[in-house]
This record gives sequence, structure tokens and C-alpha cells, in this order.
Amino acid sequence: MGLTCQSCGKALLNDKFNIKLGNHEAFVIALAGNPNVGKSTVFNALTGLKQHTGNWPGKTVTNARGHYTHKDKEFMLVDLPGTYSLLANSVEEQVARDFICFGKPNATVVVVDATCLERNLNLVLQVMELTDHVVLCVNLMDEARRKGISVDLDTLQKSLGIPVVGTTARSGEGLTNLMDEVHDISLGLKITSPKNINYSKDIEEEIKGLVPKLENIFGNTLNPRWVALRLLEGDQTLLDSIHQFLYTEIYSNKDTEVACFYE
Ligand SMILES: Nc1nc2c(ncn2[C@@H]2O[C@H](COP(=O)(O)OP(=O)(O)OP(=O)(O)O)[C@@H](O)[C@H]2O)c(=O)[nH]1
Ligand SMILES: [Mg+2]
Repeated sequence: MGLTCQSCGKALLNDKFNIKLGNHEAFVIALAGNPNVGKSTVFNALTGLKQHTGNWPGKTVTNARGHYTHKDKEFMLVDLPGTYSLLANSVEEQVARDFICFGKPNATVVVVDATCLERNLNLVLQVMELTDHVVLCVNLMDEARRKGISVDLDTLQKSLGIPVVGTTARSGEGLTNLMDEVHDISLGLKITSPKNINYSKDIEEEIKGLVPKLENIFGNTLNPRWVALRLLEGDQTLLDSIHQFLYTEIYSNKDTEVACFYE
């Protein structure tokens, strides 16, 4: 038995993230990335002046939302705080993690800096572990060209197993391609297959043991492999967020199983 839609999807966006979908048909798109890679520039270029800002509920971190229309479909873009990881070491990381994990956006765009890909890809791999619905936006392509750096977008796409788009958000270059990819992922017209990171044999064994138990508790609501990894790390913040976002349903349906993870 999984969770009901009372506690997930659009009702949860409204209740827990204070995000109201004006048009109930709008697709929700999260914009993630390291600090200073051009997320807000992408956000502003796509949404123009049609944006709302506030704080994430209970947090001092800014929450910006805006709409755009592409191919007759409406998209709500949510600009997440800049983070280097999703390991919830800071309020910003926790907000970004919780939104991707529990807000269930239709797609997550990870914006990276084309001039320092290596540092940025850490976050990309973490988002890919959490969700299949990812598009990689390699921004600052003009800066990369200026520095003589060439980025092989095709190879990157094949290696990661997700759509990759090169952009110069400041001038608008590549943004139509980005909207095309987001459209296709959100409507299920393109299925991605993000490459899994394989961990050492003992960790993989532990994951194998935990996944069926987690599937039994969470159904399709949370990615069981990702939750298993967090449990193995002893990430208390995820348990707190599960408690905060999914508490009622899980406790009414599955109290014994979840309780054991809290002990
Ligand atoms: N040359 C160039 N500069 C860009 C591009 N995109 C953004 N910038 C500049 O990069 C700087 C940072 O852009 P932001 O959009 O604020 O970056 P951000 O990721 O939202 O930053 P945080 O919210 O602080 O994490 C700004 O000065 C932008 O004008 C681009 O494609 N090319
Ligand atoms: Mg910003």
C-alpha cells in the first residue's frame, strides 16, 4: 500500500512548500545548481517578470517561482538555493533536497558552469541518484569558449544517460533547446536512463537488503535506493523530513516499519 495523493504531488506542494499552482495543468520544474552558475539568469530569461518570491516555509531561504509557456504547455519554474550537494549539511541543501525528493517536480534542471564541470558534476550525480527526470544545462558556454575550453556535450549526454543542453543564459543562447528537453521529459515523451553509481560490494549488499523493505513502506513515493544510501550514511535529517512531509500517511499505514528506522 503506498501513500495517497493527499500527502504527495500537488496537494503536498501547496500544503508543505506553499507553492500554489495557478493553473492545475502546470508542470513543476526545479532549477538546481552550485552557487553562481547562472540559475537565476536562466530563471529570469525563461519567466520574465512573471515571478513570485517569498521564503521556504519555516526557513529564511528565498523561494522564487515563475511561469512560462512552451509549445502550449504551462511550466512553473522553482529556483532552488545554490548548493554543492544534496547531503543536507546546510539549510540550503536541505531545502533543495526536500523539494526534489518530496515536492516531486516533473523535471529537475541542474545548471552547471561549463568552465569548471568537474566540481559541478558532483551535484549532478546526486540529483541523478534521486530522480530520473533530470536535464543538464551546461551554462556559461561563452566563458568556456573565451577560455579555450571545449565541452563535448554529446559524450557527456551518453556518459550520464540524461539530456544535456549547452547555454549562454545571459544572451539567451540554447534556452529554446532547454525548454524543448524540459517539455519532453515532463510529458514523458523522452525517457532518461541516468547511469547508476556502483558502490563497493559491501555497500551494494546492504542496499540490496534494504530496498525491498523500503519499497514496501514507501511504494513509488520515494526512490528506495537513494533512501537506502542515506540510511546507511545515518542521515538523520532525511528521517526528520520523512516525518515532516509524509508523517500522517506513513504512520497510519505503516507505523511499525517506519518506527524501526527511528530507533
Ligand atoms: N558570461 C556569462 N555570464 C553569465 C551567464 N549566465 C549568468 N551569468 C552571470 O553569472 C553571474 C551569476 O549569475 P546568477 O544567475 O546570479 O547565478 P545563480 O546561480 O543564480 O547564483 P546564486 O543564486 O548565488 O547561487 C551573474 O553576473 C550573471 O550575469 C552566461 O551564460 N554567460
Ligand atoms: Mg540565484
